[in-house]
Amino acid sequence: MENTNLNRKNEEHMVSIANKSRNSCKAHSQSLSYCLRKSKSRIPGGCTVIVYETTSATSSDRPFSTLFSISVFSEMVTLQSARPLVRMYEYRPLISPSLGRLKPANVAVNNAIGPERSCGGWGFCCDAVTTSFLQPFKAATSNCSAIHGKGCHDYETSSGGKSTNIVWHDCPIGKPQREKLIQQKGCVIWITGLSGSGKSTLACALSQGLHSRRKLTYILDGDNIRHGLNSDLSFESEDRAENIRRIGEVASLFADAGIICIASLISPFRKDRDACRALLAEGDFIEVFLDVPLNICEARDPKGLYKLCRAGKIQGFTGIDDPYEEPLNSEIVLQYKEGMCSSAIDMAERVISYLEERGYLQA
Ligand SMILES: Nc1ncnc2c1ncn2[C@@H]1O[C@H](COP(=O)(O)OS(=O)(=O)O)[C@@H](OP(=O)(O)O)[C@H]1O
Ligand SMILES: Nc1ncnc2c1ncn2[C@@H]1O[C@H](COP(=O)(O)OP(=O)(O)O)[C@@H](O)[C@H]1O
Repeated sequence: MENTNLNRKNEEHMVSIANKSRNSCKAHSQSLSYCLRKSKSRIPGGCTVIVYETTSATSSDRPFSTLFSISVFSEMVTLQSARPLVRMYEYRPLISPSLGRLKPANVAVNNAIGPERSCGGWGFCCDAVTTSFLQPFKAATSNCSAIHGKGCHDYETSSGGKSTNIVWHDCPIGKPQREKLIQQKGCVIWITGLSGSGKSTLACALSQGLHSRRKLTYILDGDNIRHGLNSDLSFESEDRAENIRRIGEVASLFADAGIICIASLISPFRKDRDACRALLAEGDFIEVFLDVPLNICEARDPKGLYKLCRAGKIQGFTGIDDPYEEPLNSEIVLQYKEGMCSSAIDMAERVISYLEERGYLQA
Protein backbone atom coordinates (compact mmCIF):
# COMPACT_ATOMS: atom_id res chain seq x y z
CA MET A 1 0.00 0.00 0.00
CA GLU A 2 2.76 2.34 1.02
CA ASN A 3 4.65 1.43 -2.14
CA THR A 4 1.67 2.11 -4.39
CA ASN A 5 1.25 5.54 -2.86
CA LEU A 6 4.92 6.24 -3.32
CA ASN A 7 4.74 5.15 -6.96
CA ARG A 8 1.69 7.32 -7.60
CA LYS A 9 3.42 10.27 -5.97
CA ASN A 10 6.52 9.66 -8.07
CA GLU A 11 4.45 9.33 -11.19
CA GLU A 12 2.63 12.62 -10.59
CA HIS A 13 5.89 14.34 -9.81
CA MET A 14 7.68 13.04 -12.91
CA VAL A 15 4.77 13.81 -15.23
CA SER A 16 4.54 17.34 -13.88
CA ILE A 17 8.25 18.05 -14.33
CA ALA A 18 8.24 16.47 -17.77
CA ASN A 19 5.34 18.71 -18.83
CA LYS A 20 6.96 21.75 -17.32
CA SER A 21 10.21 20.91 -19.07
CA ARG A 22 8.55 20.27 -22.42
CA ASN A 23 6.86 23.67 -22.26
CA SER A 24 9.99 25.45 -21.27
CA CYS A 25 11.90 23.55 -23.96
CA LYS A 26 9.45 24.75 -26.57
CA ALA A 27 9.95 28.29 -25.40
CA HIS A 28 13.71 28.13 -25.32
CA SER A 29 14.41 25.34 -27.82
CA GLN A 30 16.63 23.70 -25.25
CA SER A 31 17.20 20.06 -24.64
CA LEU A 32 14.94 18.22 -22.25
CA SER A 33 17.67 17.13 -19.92
CA TYR A 34 19.00 20.66 -19.84
CA CYS A 35 15.55 21.99 -18.96
CA LEU A 36 15.16 19.45 -16.22
CA ARG A 37 18.55 20.40 -14.87
CA LYS A 38 17.82 24.09 -15.16
CA SER A 39 14.45 23.82 -13.48
CA LYS A 40 16.24 21.94 -10.73
CA SER A 41 13.78 19.11 -11.11
CA ARG A 42 14.60 16.06 -9.14
CA ILE A 43 14.12 12.48 -9.91
CA PRO A 44 12.23 11.07 -6.96
CA GLY A 45 13.92 8.57 -4.74
CA GLY A 46 13.54 4.97 -5.79
CA CYS A 47 13.19 5.79 -9.47
CA THR A 48 15.29 4.19 -12.15
CA VAL A 49 16.55 6.17 -15.08
CA ILE A 50 17.66 4.42 -18.21
CA VAL A 51 19.40 6.18 -21.00
CA TYR A 52 20.02 4.31 -24.19
CA GLU A 53 20.74 4.90 -27.80
CA THR A 54 17.61 4.82 -29.90
CA THR A 55 19.06 5.41 -33.33
CA SER A 56 22.29 6.66 -34.72
CA ALA A 57 21.08 9.65 -36.60
CA THR A 58 23.20 11.92 -38.67
CA SER A 59 21.75 14.82 -40.53
CA SER A 60 23.18 17.96 -42.02
CA ASP A 61 22.30 20.06 -38.99
CA ARG A 62 23.32 17.45 -36.42
CA PRO A 63 26.21 15.69 -38.06
CA PHE A 64 27.63 13.97 -35.01
CA SER A 65 24.52 13.29 -33.03
CA THR A 66 22.73 10.26 -31.86
CA LEU A 67 19.18 10.11 -30.67
CA PHE A 68 19.00 8.96 -27.10
CA SER A 69 16.00 7.93 -25.15
CA ILE A 70 15.72 8.76 -21.49
CA SER A 71 13.19 6.74 -19.58
CA VAL A 72 12.20 7.25 -16.01
CA PHE A 73 10.60 4.40 -14.13
CA SER A 74 8.72 4.65 -10.90
CA GLU A 75 10.74 1.99 -9.16
CA MET A 76 13.58 -0.45 -9.60
CA VAL A 77 12.47 -2.02 -12.83
CA THR A 78 12.20 -5.69 -13.48
CA LEU A 79 12.58 -7.14 -16.93
CA GLN A 80 9.56 -7.05 -19.25
CA SER A 81 7.24 -5.49 -16.74
CA ALA A 82 8.47 -1.95 -16.90
CA ARG A 83 6.48 0.88 -18.36
CA PRO A 84 8.21 4.19 -18.12
CA LEU A 85 6.55 7.10 -16.42
CA VAL A 86 8.22 9.46 -18.77
CA ARG A 87 10.10 8.88 -21.93
CA MET A 88 12.04 11.64 -23.59
CA TYR A 89 14.27 11.84 -26.57
CA GLU A 90 17.26 13.95 -27.01
CA TYR A 91 20.16 14.35 -29.40
CA ARG A 92 23.56 13.92 -27.86
CA PRO A 93 26.94 13.74 -29.51
CA LEU A 94 28.36 10.29 -30.02
CA ILE A 95 31.54 11.41 -28.38
CA SER A 96 31.44 12.72 -24.87
CA PRO A 97 34.37 15.07 -24.31
CA SER A 98 34.88 13.92 -20.77
CA LEU A 99 34.03 10.27 -21.15
CA GLY A 100 35.28 9.43 -24.60
CA ARG A 101 33.12 7.41 -26.92
CA LEU A 102 29.75 6.76 -25.35
CA LYS A 103 28.83 3.15 -25.05
CA PRO A 104 25.97 2.26 -27.39
CA ALA A 105 23.23 0.39 -25.62
CA ASN A 106 21.22 -2.41 -27.05
CA VAL A 107 18.12 -2.60 -24.92
CA ALA A 108 14.60 -1.74 -25.81
CA VAL A 109 12.45 -0.01 -23.28
CA ASN A 110 10.15 -2.96 -22.76
CA ASN A 111 13.13 -5.08 -22.13
CA ALA A 112 14.37 -2.68 -19.56
CA ILE A 113 17.37 -3.53 -17.58
CA GLY A 114 17.40 -4.16 -13.92
CA PRO A 115 20.31 -3.73 -11.57
CA GLU A 116 21.58 -7.18 -12.19
CA ARG A 117 21.82 -6.63 -15.93
CA SER A 118 23.05 -3.12 -15.91
CA CYS A 119 25.48 -3.15 -18.77
CA GLY A 120 22.90 -3.54 -21.52
CA GLY A 121 22.40 0.20 -21.30
CA TRP A 122 23.11 3.05 -19.02
CA GLY A 123 20.75 2.32 -16.26
CA PHE A 124 21.17 3.41 -12.76
CA CYS A 125 18.97 3.81 -9.84
CA CYS A 126 18.76 7.07 -8.06
CA ASP A 127 17.94 7.31 -4.46
CA ALA A 128 19.65 10.52 -3.57
CA VAL A 129 17.47 13.58 -3.75
CA THR A 130 20.39 15.45 -5.26
CA THR A 131 20.21 13.45 -8.46
CA SER A 132 19.56 15.58 -11.48
CA PHE A 133 19.26 14.75 -15.13
CA LEU A 134 22.76 15.87 -15.81
CA GLN A 135 24.09 12.88 -14.02
CA PRO A 136 22.86 10.08 -16.20
CA PHE A 137 25.18 11.47 -18.82
CA LYS A 138 27.96 12.21 -16.41
CA ALA A 139 27.56 8.77 -15.00
CA ALA A 140 27.25 6.99 -18.29
CA THR A 141 30.50 5.14 -18.45
CA SER A 142 31.37 1.68 -19.53
CA ASN A 143 31.48 0.81 -15.87
CA CYS A 144 27.73 0.62 -15.38
CA SER A 145 27.90 -1.74 -12.48
CA ALA A 146 29.64 0.86 -10.36
CA ILE A 147 26.57 2.99 -10.78
CA HIS A 148 23.90 0.37 -10.69
CA GLY A 149 25.76 -1.74 -8.24
CA LYS A 150 23.84 -3.49 -5.54
CA GLY A 151 20.96 -1.12 -5.49
CA CYS A 152 20.30 2.35 -4.25
CA HIS A 153 22.72 4.27 -2.10
CA ASP A 154 22.30 7.44 -0.15
CA TYR A 155 24.82 8.99 -2.47
CA GLU A 156 25.10 7.89 -6.02
CA THR A 157 28.69 7.52 -7.07
CA SER A 158 29.75 7.72 -10.65
CA SER A 159 32.84 7.54 -12.80
CA GLY A 160 34.43 10.04 -15.13
CA GLY A 161 37.49 8.93 -17.05
CA LYS A 162 39.95 7.55 -14.50
CA SER A 163 38.08 8.94 -11.50
CA THR A 164 35.84 6.43 -9.83
CA ASN A 165 33.48 6.68 -6.86
CA ILE A 166 32.91 10.37 -7.28
CA VAL A 167 29.78 12.22 -6.25
CA TRP A 168 28.22 15.25 -7.90
CA HIS A 169 27.51 18.04 -5.42
CA ASP A 170 24.89 20.63 -6.17
CA CYS A 171 24.53 24.11 -4.68
CA PRO A 172 21.43 26.30 -4.61
CA ILE A 173 23.49 29.17 -5.98
CA GLY A 174 23.68 28.22 -9.63
CA LYS A 175 24.14 29.80 -13.03
CA PRO A 176 20.81 31.68 -13.01
CA GLN A 177 21.57 33.26 -9.63
CA ARG A 178 25.03 34.35 -10.78
CA GLU A 179 23.63 35.68 -14.04
CA LYS A 180 21.07 37.72 -12.18
CA LEU A 181 23.82 39.22 -10.08
CA ILE A 182 25.84 40.41 -13.07
CA GLN A 183 22.92 40.98 -15.45
CA GLN A 184 24.09 38.91 -18.37
CA LYS A 185 23.95 35.32 -19.56
CA GLY A 186 26.99 33.08 -19.52
CA CYS A 187 28.00 31.64 -22.86
CA VAL A 188 31.00 30.66 -24.95
CA ILE A 189 32.00 32.47 -28.11
CA TRP A 190 34.28 30.05 -29.90
CA ILE A 191 36.44 31.74 -32.54
CA THR A 192 38.03 29.31 -34.98
CA GLY A 193 40.22 29.94 -38.02
CA LEU A 194 43.70 29.60 -39.45
CA SER A 195 46.74 31.12 -37.82
CA GLY A 196 46.74 34.77 -38.88
CA SER A 197 43.02 34.91 -39.61
CA GLY A 198 42.52 37.49 -36.86
CA LYS A 199 41.19 35.40 -33.97
CA SER A 200 43.12 37.13 -31.19
CA THR A 201 42.41 40.58 -32.65
CA LEU A 202 38.68 39.82 -32.84
CA ALA A 203 38.66 38.32 -29.33
CA CYS A 204 40.22 41.49 -27.96
CA ALA A 205 37.88 43.84 -29.90
CA LEU A 206 34.92 41.81 -28.68
CA SER A 207 36.08 41.93 -25.11
CA GLN A 208 36.56 45.71 -25.37
CA GLY A 209 33.14 46.20 -27.00
CA LEU A 210 31.40 44.18 -24.29
CA HIS A 211 33.42 45.74 -21.49
CA SER A 212 32.30 49.20 -22.62
CA ARG A 213 28.72 47.88 -22.27
CA ARG A 214 29.58 46.78 -18.73
CA LYS A 215 29.54 43.08 -19.61
CA LEU A 216 31.97 40.67 -18.02
CA THR A 217 34.13 38.67 -20.44
CA TYR A 218 37.19 36.48 -20.28
CA ILE A 219 39.43 35.47 -23.17
CA LEU A 220 40.92 31.99 -23.46
CA ASP A 221 43.44 32.39 -26.28
CA GLY A 222 45.13 29.22 -27.57
CA ASP A 223 48.54 30.84 -27.70
CA ASN A 224 48.23 32.16 -24.12
CA ILE A 225 46.82 28.98 -22.58
CA ARG A 226 49.70 27.05 -24.14
CA HIS A 227 52.00 29.17 -21.95
CA GLY A 228 50.49 27.68 -18.79
CA LEU A 229 47.69 25.14 -18.38
CA ASN A 230 48.48 23.52 -21.74
CA SER A 231 52.23 23.95 -21.84
CA ASP A 232 52.61 20.17 -21.81
CA LEU A 233 50.89 19.85 -25.19
CA SER A 234 52.41 19.79 -28.66
CA PHE A 235 50.79 20.35 -32.06
CA GLU A 236 50.34 16.63 -32.76
CA SER A 237 46.68 15.90 -33.45
CA GLU A 238 46.08 14.11 -30.09
CA ASP A 239 47.60 17.03 -28.22
CA ARG A 240 45.59 19.54 -30.21
CA ALA A 241 42.47 17.52 -29.32
CA GLU A 242 43.47 17.62 -25.63
CA ASN A 243 44.21 21.35 -25.89
CA ILE A 244 40.71 21.94 -27.24
CA ARG A 245 39.08 19.59 -24.74
CA ARG A 246 40.68 21.37 -21.78
CA ILE A 247 39.86 24.82 -23.12
CA GLY A 248 36.30 23.64 -23.83
CA GLU A 249 35.92 22.43 -20.25
CA VAL A 250 37.35 25.65 -18.81
CA ALA A 251 35.17 27.74 -21.13
CA SER A 252 32.07 25.89 -19.99
CA LEU A 253 32.99 26.62 -16.36
CA PHE A 254 33.35 30.31 -17.19
CA ALA A 255 29.95 30.23 -18.91
CA ASP A 256 28.52 28.51 -15.85
CA ALA A 257 29.96 31.36 -13.79
CA GLY A 258 27.81 33.70 -15.91
CA ILE A 259 30.73 35.09 -17.87
CA ILE A 260 30.84 35.63 -21.63
CA CYS A 261 33.86 33.48 -22.39
CA ILE A 262 35.70 34.14 -25.62
CA ALA A 263 37.79 31.17 -26.74
CA SER A 264 40.10 31.92 -29.65
CA LEU A 265 42.10 29.00 -30.91
CA ILE A 266 42.67 27.35 -34.26
CA SER A 267 40.73 24.24 -33.16
CA PRO A 268 41.21 22.60 -36.53
CA PHE A 269 39.05 19.50 -36.02
CA ARG A 270 35.28 19.55 -36.29
CA LYS A 271 34.71 16.74 -33.85
CA ASP A 272 36.74 18.49 -31.14
CA ARG A 273 34.79 21.72 -31.60
CA ASP A 274 31.50 19.83 -31.58
CA ALA A 275 32.52 18.05 -28.41
CA CYS A 276 33.01 21.45 -26.73
CA ARG A 277 29.63 22.58 -28.05
CA ALA A 278 28.07 19.54 -26.43
CA LEU A 279 29.23 20.68 -22.99
CA LEU A 280 26.85 23.63 -23.07
CA ALA A 281 23.14 24.11 -23.22
CA GLU A 282 21.73 24.69 -26.68
CA GLY A 283 22.43 28.22 -27.84
CA ASP A 284 25.17 28.88 -25.29
CA PHE A 285 27.96 27.82 -27.65
CA ILE A 286 28.37 30.37 -30.39
CA GLU A 287 30.85 29.33 -33.03
CA VAL A 288 32.43 32.17 -35.00
CA PHE A 289 34.30 31.09 -38.11
CA LEU A 290 36.93 33.56 -39.31
CA ASP A 291 36.86 32.50 -42.94
CA VAL A 292 40.08 34.04 -44.23
CA PRO A 293 41.89 32.30 -47.11
CA LEU A 294 45.28 30.75 -46.46
CA ASN A 295 47.10 33.09 -48.88
CA ILE A 296 45.86 36.14 -46.93
CA CYS A 297 46.87 34.63 -43.56
CA GLU A 298 50.23 33.72 -45.02
CA ALA A 299 50.74 37.20 -46.41
CA ARG A 300 49.99 38.66 -42.97
CA ASP A 301 52.28 36.20 -41.16
CA PRO A 302 52.77 38.46 -38.11
CA LYS A 303 54.85 35.87 -36.26
CA GLY A 304 56.85 34.69 -39.28
CA LEU A 305 55.63 31.12 -38.70
CA TYR A 306 54.37 30.53 -42.25
CA LYS A 307 57.79 31.61 -43.54
CA LEU A 308 59.50 29.18 -41.16
CA CYS A 309 57.16 26.43 -42.26
CA ARG A 310 57.79 27.09 -45.96
CA ALA A 311 61.50 27.00 -45.18
CA GLY A 312 60.99 23.55 -43.67
CA LYS A 313 61.82 24.70 -40.14
CA ILE A 314 58.33 23.95 -38.72
CA GLN A 315 56.42 20.78 -39.50
CA GLY A 316 52.71 20.15 -39.14
CA PHE A 317 51.59 23.74 -39.53
CA THR A 318 47.83 24.14 -39.86
CA GLY A 319 46.74 24.90 -43.40
CA ILE A 320 50.11 23.97 -44.89
CA ASP A 321 50.92 20.41 -43.93
CA ASP A 322 48.31 19.89 -41.23
CA PRO A 323 44.54 19.88 -41.79
CA TYR A 324 41.97 22.54 -40.98
CA GLU A 325 38.38 21.33 -41.14
CA GLU A 326 36.15 24.30 -41.88
CA PRO A 327 33.00 24.52 -39.78
CA LEU A 328 29.79 23.54 -41.55
CA ASN A 329 27.22 25.18 -39.32
CA SER A 330 28.78 28.09 -37.48
CA GLU A 331 26.41 30.54 -35.86
CA ILE A 332 28.45 33.39 -37.34
CA VAL A 333 30.73 33.37 -40.38
CA LEU A 334 32.99 36.37 -40.85
CA GLN A 335 34.23 36.12 -44.38
CA TYR A 336 37.12 37.81 -46.08
CA LYS A 337 35.80 38.82 -49.51
CA GLU A 338 37.88 39.78 -52.54
CA GLY A 339 40.36 42.03 -50.92
CA MET A 340 37.76 43.30 -48.46
CA CYS A 341 38.06 42.58 -44.79
CA SER A 342 35.87 44.26 -42.24
CA SER A 343 37.70 45.83 -39.35
CA ALA A 344 37.96 43.86 -36.14
CA ILE A 345 35.65 46.40 -34.48
CA ASP A 346 32.96 45.89 -37.14
CA MET A 347 33.26 42.14 -36.77
CA ALA A 348 33.01 42.44 -33.01
CA GLU A 349 29.85 44.53 -33.40
CA ARG A 350 28.29 41.75 -35.48
CA VAL A 351 28.94 39.30 -32.69
CA ILE A 352 27.62 41.73 -30.08
CA SER A 353 24.41 42.24 -32.11
CA TYR A 354 23.99 38.48 -32.23
CA LEU A 355 24.31 38.31 -28.43
CA GLU A 356 21.96 41.25 -27.95
CA GLU A 357 19.27 39.74 -30.20
CA ARG A 358 19.38 36.49 -28.27
CA GLY A 359 19.18 38.07 -24.87
CA TYR A 360 22.69 37.30 -23.66
CA LEU A 361 23.36 40.85 -22.55
CA GLN A 362 20.72 40.77 -19.85
CA ALA A 363 19.79 38.30 -17.16
N1 LIG B 1 52.30 23.66 -36.02
C1 LIG B 1 51.54 24.69 -35.69
N2 LIG B 1 50.30 24.82 -36.22
C2 LIG B 1 49.54 25.86 -35.88
N3 LIG B 1 49.91 26.83 -35.02
C3 LIG B 1 51.15 26.75 -34.46
C4 LIG B 1 52.00 25.68 -34.77
N4 LIG B 1 53.15 25.86 -34.09
C5 LIG B 1 53.02 26.99 -33.37
N5 LIG B 1 51.81 27.52 -33.59
C6 LIG B 1 51.32 28.73 -32.88
O1 LIG B 1 50.36 28.24 -31.96
C7 LIG B 1 49.14 28.94 -32.08
C8 LIG B 1 47.97 27.97 -32.20
O2 LIG B 1 47.68 27.43 -30.97
P1 LIG B 1 46.24 26.83 -30.74
O3 LIG B 1 46.21 26.36 -29.33
O4 LIG B 1 45.23 27.82 -31.13
O5 LIG B 1 46.20 25.60 -31.75
S1 LIG B 1 45.22 24.35 -31.80
O6 LIG B 1 43.86 24.85 -31.57
O7 LIG B 1 45.63 23.42 -30.75
O8 LIG B 1 45.40 23.76 -33.14
C9 LIG B 1 49.19 29.73 -33.35
O9 LIG B 1 48.66 30.98 -32.97
P2 LIG B 1 47.67 31.84 -33.87
O10 LIG B 1 48.52 32.40 -34.96
O11 LIG B 1 47.18 32.89 -32.91
O12 LIG B 1 46.57 30.96 -34.36
C10 LIG B 1 50.66 29.77 -33.71
O13 LIG B 1 51.20 30.99 -33.28
N1 LIG C 1 40.09 42.46 -39.52
C1 LIG C 1 41.37 42.56 -39.86
N2 LIG C 1 41.74 43.21 -40.95
C2 LIG C 1 43.04 43.29 -41.29
N3 LIG C 1 44.05 42.76 -40.58
C3 LIG C 1 43.73 42.09 -39.48
C4 LIG C 1 42.39 41.94 -39.05
N4 LIG C 1 42.36 41.22 -37.92
C5 LIG C 1 43.65 40.94 -37.65
N5 LIG C 1 44.47 41.46 -38.57
C6 LIG C 1 45.92 41.32 -38.60
O1 LIG C 1 46.21 40.00 -38.94
C7 LIG C 1 47.31 39.52 -38.20
C8 LIG C 1 46.91 38.27 -37.43
O2 LIG C 1 45.96 38.62 -36.46
P1 LIG C 1 45.79 37.75 -35.16
O3 LIG C 1 44.66 38.33 -34.41
O4 LIG C 1 47.09 37.63 -34.46
O5 LIG C 1 45.38 36.35 -35.81
P2 LIG C 1 45.33 34.90 -35.15
O6 LIG C 1 45.09 35.09 -33.69
O7 LIG C 1 44.21 34.22 -35.85
O8 LIG C 1 46.66 34.29 -35.47
C9 LIG C 1 47.75 40.67 -37.27
O9 LIG C 1 48.82 41.31 -37.88
C10 LIG C 1 46.54 41.56 -37.24
O10 LIG C 1 46.88 42.90 -37.05
